[in-house]
Amino acid sequence: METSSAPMLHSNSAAVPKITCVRKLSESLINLNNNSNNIPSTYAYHTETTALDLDPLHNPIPTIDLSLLTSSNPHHKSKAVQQLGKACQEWGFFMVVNHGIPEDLMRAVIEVSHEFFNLAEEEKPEFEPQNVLDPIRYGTSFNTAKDKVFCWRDFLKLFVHPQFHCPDKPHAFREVLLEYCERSRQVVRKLLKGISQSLGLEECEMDKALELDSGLQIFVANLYPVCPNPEIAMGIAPHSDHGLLTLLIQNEVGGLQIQHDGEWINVNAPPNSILVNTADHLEIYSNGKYKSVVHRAVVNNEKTRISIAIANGPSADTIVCPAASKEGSGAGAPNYVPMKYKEYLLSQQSNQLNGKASLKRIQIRDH
Ligand SMILES: O=C(O)CCC(=O)C(=O)O
Ligand SMILES: [Fe+2]
Repeated sequence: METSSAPMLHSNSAAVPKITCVRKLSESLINLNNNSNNIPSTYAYHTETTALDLDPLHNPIPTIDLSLLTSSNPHHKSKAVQQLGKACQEWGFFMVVNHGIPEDLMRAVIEVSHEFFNLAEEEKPEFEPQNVLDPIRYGTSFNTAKDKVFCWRDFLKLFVHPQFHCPDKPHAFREVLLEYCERSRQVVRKLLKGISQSLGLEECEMDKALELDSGLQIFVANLYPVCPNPEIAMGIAPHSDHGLLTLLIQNEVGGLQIQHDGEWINVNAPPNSILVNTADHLEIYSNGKYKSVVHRAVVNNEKTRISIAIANGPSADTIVCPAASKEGSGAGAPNYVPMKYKEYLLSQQSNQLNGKASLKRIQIRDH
């Protein structure tokens, strides 16, 4: 049963399946409609995928109210800055409410991304092989040239700032994306100003040091189709993100897990909130004070999941080195080797996803 849309299944052959999108693979397995719908061995991920469910009534994951962070009341603002710093330091993860992005726009960006994935494969940009820094990249897993086990995921990655790139299909993609990316960038700039202050720096110090006016913003749409064997597959393997902050929204289906105090935790996002995780360049800039959070996405056998991650980083040509803090929190010897953001990105995207391996390569010492 080896066709382009139905790769060989692992039960009766050791042959390497042809790389195809997981969407097609999922469809072909479901259409088989018998008991042998096991996933190819290339997707068999041997790890414990269970995670803790937090009590939704006493959810300890920090919530940041963006309207307080930008309040003209200095007391409200400094309290929000303090909460933000604590969230970055203790969790590397928080939920943002009162962010000002219309719910309709969030829904529209998820819908239009779903439409993109549902286009016939011939209508999409070229699948393979591609340069990892191409501004429009449609692919599967993470990096099929390097992945030892494939992720149960198709993706579309677009560089959307400082230059905006978008496929010309579906029709509404460009307009919706432009608006969503612009609004997300405004949210991120506000958060980063607060984070700069929480590090004891001037509000605009990070903006200037990392040249955020021309900051690189990458839109990532993740499609996690229904998986017949979710307990042995992984949507996206454990990793930290490369930029400063990643904003994430999803359709109604959960799957994101974060690592906190050595445990995996299921993240259940309240409606209309935006999930934010700290990424490697915030760890570098804060000289290790705000560690990038390790996260992964699991899959399920009932519903397709879509997530939209917006990675926000320094400007591509900025050489990032730790900031010296007025309070001394970032002072002292730098713990990371200064490196151009673009080069870090290239190295992270060219390797396999492996926890914080990319950051470890430039880390001088543990602290
Ligand atoms: O889909 C998710 O929840 C996580 C996606 C993610 O980690 C990423 O795109 O970097
Ligand atoms: Fe991520």
